[in-house]
Amino acid sequence: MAAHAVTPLTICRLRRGVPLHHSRRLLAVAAAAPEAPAPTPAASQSPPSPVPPRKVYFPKRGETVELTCEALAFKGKGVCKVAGSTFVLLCDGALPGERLVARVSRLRRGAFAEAAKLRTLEPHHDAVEAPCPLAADCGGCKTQSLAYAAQIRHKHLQVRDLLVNFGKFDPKRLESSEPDAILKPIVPCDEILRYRNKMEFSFGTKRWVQKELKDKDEEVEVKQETNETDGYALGLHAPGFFDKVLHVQKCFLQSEPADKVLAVVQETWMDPAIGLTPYDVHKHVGFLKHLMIRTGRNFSTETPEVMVNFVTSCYKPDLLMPLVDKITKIPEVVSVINNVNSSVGNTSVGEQEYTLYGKPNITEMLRGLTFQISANSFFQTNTKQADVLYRLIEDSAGLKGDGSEIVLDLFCGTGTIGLTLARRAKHVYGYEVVPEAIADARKNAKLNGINNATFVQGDLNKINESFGKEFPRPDIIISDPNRPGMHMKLIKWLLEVKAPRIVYVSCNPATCARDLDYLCHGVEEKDLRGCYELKSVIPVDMFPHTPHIECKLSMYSENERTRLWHEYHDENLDLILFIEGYTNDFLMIEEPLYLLSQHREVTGQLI
Ligand SMILES: C[S@@+](CC[C@H](N)C(=O)[O-])C[C@H]1O[C@@H](n2cnc3c(N)ncnc32)[C@H](O)[C@@H]1O
Repeated sequence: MAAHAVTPLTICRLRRGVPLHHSRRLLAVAAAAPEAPAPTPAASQSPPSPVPPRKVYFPKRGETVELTCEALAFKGKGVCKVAGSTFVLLCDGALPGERLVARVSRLRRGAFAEAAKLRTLEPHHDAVEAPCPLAADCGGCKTQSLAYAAQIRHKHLQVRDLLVNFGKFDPKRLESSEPDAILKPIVPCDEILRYRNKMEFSFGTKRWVQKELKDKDEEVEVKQETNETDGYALGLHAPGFFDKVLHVQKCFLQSEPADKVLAVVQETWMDPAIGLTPYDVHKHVGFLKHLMIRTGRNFSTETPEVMVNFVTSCYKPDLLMPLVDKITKIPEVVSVINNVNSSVGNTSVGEQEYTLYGKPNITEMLRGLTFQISANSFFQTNTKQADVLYRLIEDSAGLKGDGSEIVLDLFCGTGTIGLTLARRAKHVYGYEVVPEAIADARKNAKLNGINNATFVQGDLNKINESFGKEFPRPDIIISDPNRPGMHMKLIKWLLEVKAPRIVYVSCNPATCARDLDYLCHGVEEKDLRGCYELKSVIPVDMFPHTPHIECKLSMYSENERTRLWHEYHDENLDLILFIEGYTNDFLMIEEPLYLLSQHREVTGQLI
């Protein structure tokens, strides 16, 4: 058959682009190209163009400008432009469709600029009233005043743009209307408030309040800068400040019982009779550093259970007792922990951990398994949506279920993904750098009676030639790195091992698009050839009202793609010949794949 001449390999080769050098790629992160220089006199004598000339504009630092926001970029900053110009100014707090006045705060190598929003002239499209009165000032929920449908539309667009500009994937292939289009619709979150199972608040010596200032130029009230006032605070860090804390009485992202805990702590901790002091990050004096509240579910009753973790600069449990007495009256509180962190650093992980009340752990359930959560162990922050994400991962892993396949779970954390797959695999090998997470993963395996999983502590940025010798060749690799994505050493190993399937879970679509480019198109400057084909990308909204975007991607190695094609072709030859005769056209490689996806949809069978 003529179509046989077109193999998945050739299709993949045809699509391959020339990778940009890494540093050029990074320069392009959030910026549009600077505008062309002003036309020379010779150029202005050329025949008039039907397209109106673009205004040449380069901003000056400190200048006040009128902007229109067109889209959302990395970290939720608005992509803004001056009317008639293409120069990009990134502006925190600007939302698509909004017209605003902003002050240019920073020029970035002449390629783009950053601007601080002063005031809105015309509100953005899809405006809604933010449920939280602090939304405009708190760095946590940047997009609460944007309708949820618009939030996810912009996240989807951001993923698309990064895949095209960084990943160098063909936009037509990404977005085709065929069922095998690579980029699938974003999966929204059903619960857009109270979805977080963990919040960390900070104690501070200076309460941060927004200050309404006069814009001297235009004599109107603007929110321009912020100011410190005396007064202790417990809440979230003001955006961009490690030493200023926005006082928070309730937070719509955490569970109701967690909000009850926050309210009780707020009522109590500043009482001078108790003698508690917040830690001063400049003078390095004071006692209370952070308040972490985690919500799980009891594995037998499935009712909420709450862990409260006080991070303090030294161990003085008596000082905490008035707080402990009050919060333990809340029925959901089953664990109170004290992490002691005497270092000047401001992290919440203590050198010592003490249980002041109840159990040292709480539990949570995911995909039918029970997980133990300690004060500092990593656990997916949105449990319900993690369940949705893990189901998608299971679908993509496509385990046959006959217990014959090897799964490698890279960046496994406490082993949650690997353990949910272990039930259908021969063996799961998990790799993770944090020793405590590995200890939790082993405990979690035991707790769920899983004994075909091995968890190994190791730094995946520092792998050497021996990596891969301690486990059999994997059939499925899961990779779930944190924001920086995968190190080149790991990319190189993945290109050598040519695993049949990779499921990449990413919390940063920019580094993810870069890694996909390497894996699918190769790394020219390192003379590495790409050997995977991107099959699907599903953005999953795990964090409504925030700029964070999670994606689940699946890739096939070229060999696997060819094997699947032949397997499907052989099994469905009758159907293929029938359709070929019917359409009177020979089938290109895409058609059998289209049939394959249809077949999968009809039968639900994973091939
Ligand atoms: C996004 S989390 C994923 C955790 C886990 N897959 C899950 O779903 O719960 C990324 C994990 O990678 C780990 N990690 C970060 N850098 C690493 C490195 N260089 N080597 C190994 N693990 C690393 C982190 O400690 C963290 O547990």
